[in-house]
Amino acid sequence: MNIIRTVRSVAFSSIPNRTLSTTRSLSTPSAQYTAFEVNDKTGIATLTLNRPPVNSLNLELLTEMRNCLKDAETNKCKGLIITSSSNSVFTAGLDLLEMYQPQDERVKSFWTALQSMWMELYGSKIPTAAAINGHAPAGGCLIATACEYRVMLPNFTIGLNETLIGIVAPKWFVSAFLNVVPRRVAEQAITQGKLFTTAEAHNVGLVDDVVNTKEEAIAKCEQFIGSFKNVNPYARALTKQQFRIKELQELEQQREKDLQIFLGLIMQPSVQKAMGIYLEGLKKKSKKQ
Ligand SMILES: CC/C=C\C/C=C\C/C=C\CCC/C=C/C(=O)SCCNC(=O)CCNC(=O)[C@H](O)C(C)(C)COP(=O)(O)OP(=O)(O)OC[C@H]1O[C@@H](n2cnc3c(N)ncnc32)[C@H](O)[C@@H]1OP(=O)(O)O
Repeated sequence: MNIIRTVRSVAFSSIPNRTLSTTRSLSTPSAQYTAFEVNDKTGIATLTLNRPPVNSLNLELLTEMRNCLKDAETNKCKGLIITSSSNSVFTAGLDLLEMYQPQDERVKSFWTALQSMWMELYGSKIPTAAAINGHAPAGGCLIATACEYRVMLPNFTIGLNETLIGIVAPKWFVSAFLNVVPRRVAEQAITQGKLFTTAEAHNVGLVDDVVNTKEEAIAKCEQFIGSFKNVNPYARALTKQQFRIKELQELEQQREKDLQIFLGLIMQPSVQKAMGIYLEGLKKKSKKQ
């Protein structure tokens, strides 16, 4: 069996120490917002998002995620699980502060990093699974739908709510959503900006399973990844690619255009205004709690 040695991690207090003695995690100074561990026994990698309070996806987190995804694949991990160190938020999606009154160069790097991370995850050769242990709006849902399997804890929400913020879910956000949800359900939900409760998400197939604890969620993901143990990894990867190549090629060929559309949209004064109001609302709500 492959024993994986190259791992990235950060030591942070919000994640309880794993009792699993076979889990290897090394500290690297560059990992600020993620922990990346590989179980030497199963060969399964776990990428834990850790950017309190809500794991909003900024340039640095997206870059770290991509590096972890690459490491998992380069080291031929048996599979990859994505989860969160928070008890209530998987990820709150894209960091709105990256898009609100942005700096020119940074916002370009930010969107490019999102494209790269998504292509790495969506096109990953190894089995991927999301243990959704909290809310997963917008970009959170994007990460979940890029994985091959999703398990969620009860009483949280997931969906593409962009229209409610006055922005548009890009085509590649929508196409990944369409892989798991029937077209009519998807069109209605995304135009409404609907956030599904866990139970609703399970009902429409947006998540595959619902369990009560994070440990159970991780175990379910491991089970999913384990289901490929008798399958040739090369044959599996090429077969997966057949299902996903179209979206990947489309984005790869249109990266610059996609970036320009993104910039053109978010820089519109009406969009900036809507985002400002939305952020203000979030801050007011947060202060009340
Ligand atoms: C024709 C056009 C074609 C193509 C289109 C091309 C381009 C389109 C252009 C743009 C596309 C952009 C796509 C965008 C995707 C996104 O992901 S946008 C982000 C969407 N996310 C949300 O709406 C979630 C917002 N957050 C929440 O609902 C809640 O925070 C929560 C349910 C996730 C968690 O709730 P709580 O635990 O109660 O936490 P608080 O709400 O109190 O938040 C704490 C703290 O965090 C700040 N915050 C929350 N979310 C974000 C965020 N996404 N970004 C930045 N900051 C966030 C919140 O303001 C609080 O801050 P403080 O008050 O503590 O400072």
